[in-house]
Parts: sequence; C-alpha cells; structure tokens
Amino acid sequence: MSEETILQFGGGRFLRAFTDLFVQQANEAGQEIGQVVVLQSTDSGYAEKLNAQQGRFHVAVRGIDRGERVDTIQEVTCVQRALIIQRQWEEIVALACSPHLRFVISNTTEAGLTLAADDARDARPPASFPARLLTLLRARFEAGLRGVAIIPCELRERNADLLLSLVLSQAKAWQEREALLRWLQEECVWINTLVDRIVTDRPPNYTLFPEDLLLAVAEPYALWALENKPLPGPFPDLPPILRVPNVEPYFLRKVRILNGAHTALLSQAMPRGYQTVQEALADSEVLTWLKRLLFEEIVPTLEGRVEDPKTFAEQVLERFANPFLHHRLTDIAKNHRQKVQVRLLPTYEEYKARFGKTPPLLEQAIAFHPEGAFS
Ligand SMILES: NC(=O)c1ccc[n+]([C@@H]2O[C@H](COP(=O)([O-])OP(=O)(O)OC[C@H]3O[C@@H](n4cnc5c(N)ncnc54)[C@H](O)[C@@H]3O)[C@@H](O)[C@H]2O)c1
Ligand SMILES: O=P(O)(O)OC[C@@H](O)[C@@H](O)[C@H](O)[C@H](O)CO
Repeated sequence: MSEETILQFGGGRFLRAFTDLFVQQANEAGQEIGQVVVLQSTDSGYAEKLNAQQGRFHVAVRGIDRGERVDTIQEVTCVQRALIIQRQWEEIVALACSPHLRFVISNTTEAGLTLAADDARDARPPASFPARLLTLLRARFEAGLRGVAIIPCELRERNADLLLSLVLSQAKAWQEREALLRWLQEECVWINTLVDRIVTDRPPNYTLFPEDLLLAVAEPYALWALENKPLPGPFPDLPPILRVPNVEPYFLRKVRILNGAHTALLSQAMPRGYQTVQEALADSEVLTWLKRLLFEEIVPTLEGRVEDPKTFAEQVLERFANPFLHHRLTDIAKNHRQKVQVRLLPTYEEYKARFGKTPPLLEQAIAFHPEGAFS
C-alpha cells in the first residue's frame, strides 16, 4: 500500500528503530499499514539525511535474547519523505487534509509536551507541538474529513490525555469553535502508550552500511503498550505490540525502574569519567550501587502495584549490560531535570511515605547535576 497514512512528529533514532521498523515489518507481513511522512521540528538535520537516502535506513538489532545471540539488520523503506516544519508548513497542512491519513505519531521528548506563551493562531507554523497539532487537526476538521488516531510515544504518564489537554487549552486560548472542540474529543482517538526499547546510534566498531548516516542500533527487547481503543485503520499487529485496557502499570514499572535507573546511574558514572552505560556497569562499584538502588529503594515502592517488579529489574540489568550497544551517558543526560521529576522524585516521595525514612541512594541521585560532572 503506497498511501501516506502516518504523520510522524520526529524522526530521531528511537522512532526509526521502533515505530518505523514495526510499520515496515507489518507492511512486509501484508498488513497494509501504509507509508510514513516524517516531520522534523528542530534543526537536527535528519530530514535532509532521510530525503537524501530516499527515506531508507537500516536498523541493526543486536544483543542476547533468551540466551541466544541476536545480530540482524533490516532495511526500513516505509518512510516516504521528510518535511521540515519551519520551511514546509503549507505542504504539511495539505497532508493533514489527506483522506488517506489515519495516524499521528509523535516523539518530541520532554520538551515537546508544553505550550508556548503567546503562540499566535495565524503563525505558520505555531511554536509549540500541541499548537501545531491543533492547527493541523483544525485544517482537517474544516476540510470535513474524519478524525485520526493520535499516538504519542513521549515517556509521560497518560501521554495522550496530557497532549489532548494541551491541545484543548490552546484551542480555548485561541477561542476555537465548540464544534471543533467536540470533533477533537469525539472524532479523534487519543491513545495513551508506553514504549520500551533501548536504541542507540552506530557504535564506533560497527562497520556495516557505512554510507547509511541514519543507521540505528536496537536491543532485541521491545514492548509497545497501547490503550485498546478502536483505530481508524489497520495498525501493526506484531508480538512486541500489546493492546491493553490500561497502560498505567506498564508505565509505572518501566519508567520508574528502567528510566529511573538510567537517570540515577549518571550520578555514579559521569563523575568517574565513563562515556557509556556499558562502560559504567563494568565497574563493580557502580554496578553494586545500581543494584542496591533498584532492589532496596525502587522495587520496594512498586511491590503490590505492578507485576513482578523484581524480575523486571533483573531483566533491566541484563539489558543494560548488552555488549553490542553503545549507549552514551550524554544522551541519557538530555533534559535531565525534567527526567528527575518524572523518573526519580515520585519514587523518592513514595518511599518516604511508605517506609518513614529517606532513601539514601535516590537522594544522592536526585542531588546530582550532570552539567557539573565535567567541571
Ligand atoms: N533512545 C531510546 O532508547 C529511547 C527509548 C524509548 C523512548 N525514547 C524517547 O525518545 C526520546 C529521545 O529520542 P531519541 O532517542 O530518538 O533521540 P534523538 O536525539 O535521535 O531524537 C530526538 C527527537 O526528539 C525531537 N525533539 C527534540 N526536542 C524537541 C522539541 N523541543 N520539540 C519537538 N521535538 C523535539 C527531535 O526532533 C527528534 O525527533 C526521549 O525523550 C524518549 O522519550 C528513547
Ligand atoms: O530517551 P530518554 O532521553 O528519554 O531517556 C534515556 C533512556 O532512559 C531511554 O532512552 C531508555 O533507553 C528507553 O526509554 C528504553 O525504553
């Protein structure tokens, strides 16, 4: 199927090795999902690279899966084109009014799920991601077309509900019509999700497809939990994709354990001068600290609330040790303060409330500021 059915805010390595790879695999399995158009929000430059490569790139899946070594590579060809929001807004508005469009997928990081002060209704484009989305959906509504499914991948609790509330706030600030507000809530489907797969750039020693500037490296593990609401068209149906009544327990377990451990690890690894997660965990002192954090402070706050947090934490340690990944600490340190708020502080507060004392390792991790680590 050659129609462009998916509008994707963001084309970073995570979306390439996760949603795009799934769309590719589903298309190859005859599921007829359609093609993706990537929208570049920042000046990261990947749109030019994607277009120069005719939308094609490779995903290497590398690691150990149930004791077996996995080292595969797959070409992804489902990205039709990439558009730059600042320069090609009118083309993007036209695409939003395509009858073929069914899904809007996003990964705009922690920075994307906020409104900008004084965003102008007639700006082309508006400044914030929610205001841009509102403008595109309004164009679609005014064209008399059916709603779409909005599937955010940002690691925020109830990410779709949050995005909808931001879109509605912006719509009220712009005094949009009631009919549009109803259409957004009743004709569009807002799907809360939880994503999980560690994705890194090409490691220095990986020599396949040297001409591919967009090659991403992923671990074999992948989980995409999506709220099970009716969708406007075929969506990838693959083993890593779970349609569930409620994504909350998946979010809580993954973000508090895996992302919490990553963010906390910086406090031990950066001052020691390590560059990657794998290097840091080869240091037995750092590994022991991380295990204590996980099993003495994080897992106890999740017992009885999510399924088997201890086993999940053990699996996370194995995933972190994946010798084929080159996971840079500087990538994990981006937007650090916002990550601490979501990934560590709630555990800290819940630990104090549940056990009546301060968790010492979490306290250390929360006090750490990566900017100061190199000074
Ligand atoms: N890499 C992973 O292992 C992984 C796994 C799960 C989730 N994630 C999510 O991916 C994000 C990081 O992405 P990546 O690993 O692909 O890194 P990346 O640097 O390759 O891509 C970052 C993406 O975020 C977008 N972005 C950054 N700032 C933005 C802003 N202010 N407004 C709109 N968009 C913005 C960029 O355009 C790009 O698409 C994290 O926030 C996390 O939520 C990453
Ligand atoms: O991608 P970030 O910057 O939000 O967080 C860094 C890592 O914790 C994250 O990328 C994990 O590897 C990922 O969330 C695993 O699913």
